[in-house]
Amino acid sequence: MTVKGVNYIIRAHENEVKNSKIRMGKNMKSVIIGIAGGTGSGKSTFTNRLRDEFKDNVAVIYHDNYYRDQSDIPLEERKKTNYDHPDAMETELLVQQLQELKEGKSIQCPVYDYTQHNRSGEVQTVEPKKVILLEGILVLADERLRDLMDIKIYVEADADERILRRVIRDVKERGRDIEGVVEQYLTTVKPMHYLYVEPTRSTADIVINSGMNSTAFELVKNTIQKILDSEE
Ligand SMILES: Nc1ncnc2c1ncn2[C@@H]1O[C@H](COP(=O)(O)OP(=O)(O)O)[C@@H](O)[C@H]1O
Ligand SMILES: O=c1ccn([C@@H]2O[C@H](COP(=O)(O)O)[C@@H](O)[C@H]2O)c(=O)[nH]1
Repeated sequence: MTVKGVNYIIRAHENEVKNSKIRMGKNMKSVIIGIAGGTGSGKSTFTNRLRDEFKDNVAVIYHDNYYRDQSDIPLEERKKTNYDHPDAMETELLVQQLQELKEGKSIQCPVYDYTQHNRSGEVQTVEPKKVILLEGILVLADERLRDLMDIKIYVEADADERILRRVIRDVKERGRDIEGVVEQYLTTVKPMHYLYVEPTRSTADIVINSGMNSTAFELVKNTIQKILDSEE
């Protein structure tokens, strides 16, 4: 099963007791940082670098985990779903859970299985933290999510580089074949990108060229450190 963030959550859970200092205090305000960008742009790479840097001091939420449950649809049909349209996501649940995190409550986040095109049935506990990273292709496309964010980031990369990376990743990690990736890219991923993802670039506070951009990483890292160090 390929699951974004699950290792992090397990580690976060194990360290929870040890790290009581990093729990959110009752009156502490949490800062939500949205990290958007097209498929293969390097969003997860950038997000996971921050997660590795700050470990349990930040909560990380992947919008992909909120793809709708499709247990009532056979796998062959699930393969045909348009996963790049905002309606494919249960964003209403994400909005509700982000509000709960902001109120200092822990949440039970769904866990998605890309190989099955479906929720895995598992959930992961996410504890409230002062900084919440929210990653996904469409996180800037939803006004409710944008309104909850304090900092909006868009990771950019050329379309040819993105699709090349996606082919390799989807074959290696998400149980796909090359023909399937190309077919999906041309029929849904590419048109939805230009309809729903790319237009959100203009809503971002910061546009980053590549998820491996060290200068951008240092700037965002320093900003997060300041937030974590502040008394508020
Ligand atoms: N700047 C880069 N140069 C080369 N490979 C990259 C770069 N950024 C990301 N990758 C690789 O491309 C793949 C997709 O990156 P990922 O961060 O998962 O993209 P996204 O989350 O935006 O879909 C991963 O295998 C990652 O290691
Ligand atoms: O069941 C699924 C769910 C999603 N996808 C594709 O995933 C990408 C989003 O993930 P990235 O890590 O940002 O690439 C999206 O483009 C969907 O097409 C899928 O193929 N199957």
